[in-house]
Amino acid sequence: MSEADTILRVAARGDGVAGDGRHAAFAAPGDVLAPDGSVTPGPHHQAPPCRHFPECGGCQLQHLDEESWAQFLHDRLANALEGQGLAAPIRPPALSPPRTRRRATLGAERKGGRVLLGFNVENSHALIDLQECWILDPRLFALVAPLRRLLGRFLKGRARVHLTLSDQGPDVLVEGLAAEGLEAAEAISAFAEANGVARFAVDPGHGVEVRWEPQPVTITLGGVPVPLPPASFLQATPEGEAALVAAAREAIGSARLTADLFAGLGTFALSLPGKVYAGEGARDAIFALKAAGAGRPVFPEHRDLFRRPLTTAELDRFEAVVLDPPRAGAREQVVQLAASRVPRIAYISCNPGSFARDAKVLCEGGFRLDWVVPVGQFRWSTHVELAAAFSRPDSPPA
Ligand SMILES: C[S@@+](CC[C@H](N)C(=O)[O-])C[C@H]1O[C@@H](n2cnc3c(N)ncnc32)[C@H](O)[C@@H]1O
Repeated sequence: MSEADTILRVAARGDGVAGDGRHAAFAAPGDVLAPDGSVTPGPHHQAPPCRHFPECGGCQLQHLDEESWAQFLHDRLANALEGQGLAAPIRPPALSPPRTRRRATLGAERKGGRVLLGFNVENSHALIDLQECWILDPRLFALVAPLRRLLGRFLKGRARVHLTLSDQGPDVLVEGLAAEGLEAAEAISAFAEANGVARFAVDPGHGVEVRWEPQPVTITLGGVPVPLPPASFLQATPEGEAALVAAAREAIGSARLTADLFAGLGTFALSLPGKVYAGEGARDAIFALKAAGAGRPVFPEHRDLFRRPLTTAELDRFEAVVLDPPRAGAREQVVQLAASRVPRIAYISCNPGSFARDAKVLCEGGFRLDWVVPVGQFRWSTHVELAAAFSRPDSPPA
C-alpha cells in the first residue's frame, strides 16, 4: 500500500480520489484502490445504514464516517475560496443528525398496478419506492406508506409530493394530482385525520387548492409563528437553521438596524436584534412575514433583488446586512454592497461556487472575509451550505 493507491479525498460529486489521481465510486479517505479498481475499506469507511443506498438520489455519501463527511464539507469550501484566490479561517462544520430533514420533495408514479413514492434514483427519472429513510424526520417518513395507498386510488401518471413539517404537523402538497369528487374528498380527509396531517393541498396544474387545513398552518421562526404558504422555502433542518442564525447573529454583532436580503419567511429577520428591513421576491412569503411581524420592528418589502438590488445609498443606512440568496448567488446586490459603507455582512449560501465569486467582489470592495462555517443540513449528500462573516477593517469590533 502506498499513498498513490490510497484514497486521499472526496471529489465534489462524491467519488474518492486516490493519490495517483484515479477516481473510485463510493470510496472513503483511507480506503485502498487496487490496480483492478477494487476498493478495500479503510478506517473512515462506514457501512451505509440504508438499504436504498447507493441507488437512491437522496444520499451520495453514506459510506463516509462523520469525520470524513466533515472534511468533505471543509474541502469543498476551501477549494471554492482558493479558486477565487481567497483564504479565510474555516470553522468546524455544523452537522445535522440523521432523520432531521423537515422538508423534502418526493416523486410519485403509477407503475403497473401500484404507485411508487420516493426520491429519484441517482441521475435518473426513475423512482425509488422508499421503504426506509435515514434523513427524513420520522414524522414525515411515517406518511410515506399511507400516502402511497392514497395515491394508489387517484393518481394517474406522475406527481411531485412536497412534505414539510409545520408547527401543527406534516404539510402535504401534491403537484399533478386532480383528485376531484366526493370520493376523493372523503379519502383525503380520512387520510389526513388518521395521520395527523396539518394540511393537504393539491395542484392539478392550475394553482394550489387546499383540501384539508383544520387550523391555520404556521412555522415558528425566531419564536414567532409565521403563516406557512404551501411548499415554502425553509432551512432544511432545525439544527441547520439554528447554526445559520447563530452565525448570522455573531457576524452582525450589535447592529441596531439590519437589512435581511432574500428574507423568505423571516428566518433571520425574526431572529435578529434591533430593527430589520426584510427584502424578498416571493409575494406569498412577504405577505406571511408582514402578517407575522405586525407589531414587531420588522419592515418587509416585496422586491426583486436581482433586477432592483438595494442601492449603495439605500444600503448606507444599515449597520449590517444579512444576505441569503438562491443558488445563483447575488451578483447584482453584491456589486452595490461592495461600493457601500455597510460595516458588516453575514452571507448565508447554499452554493460554495457562487458564494466565492460574490466574496471576491466584496473583498475587492474593501471587505475582509473574517471566517466561514460549513453547514451540513443535507446529510450524506454532496450539497454544501455555509455562513460567512465579512467586515470592513476600519469598522468597530462586533
Ligand atoms: C435560500 S432562500 C432563503 C430564505 C430565508 N433567508 C430563509 O432562511 O428562510 C432564498 C430566498 O430568495 C428569494 N429570491 C429568489 N430570487 C429572488 C429575487 N430575484 N429577489 C428577491 N428574492 C429572491 C426566494 O424566494 C427565497 O425566499
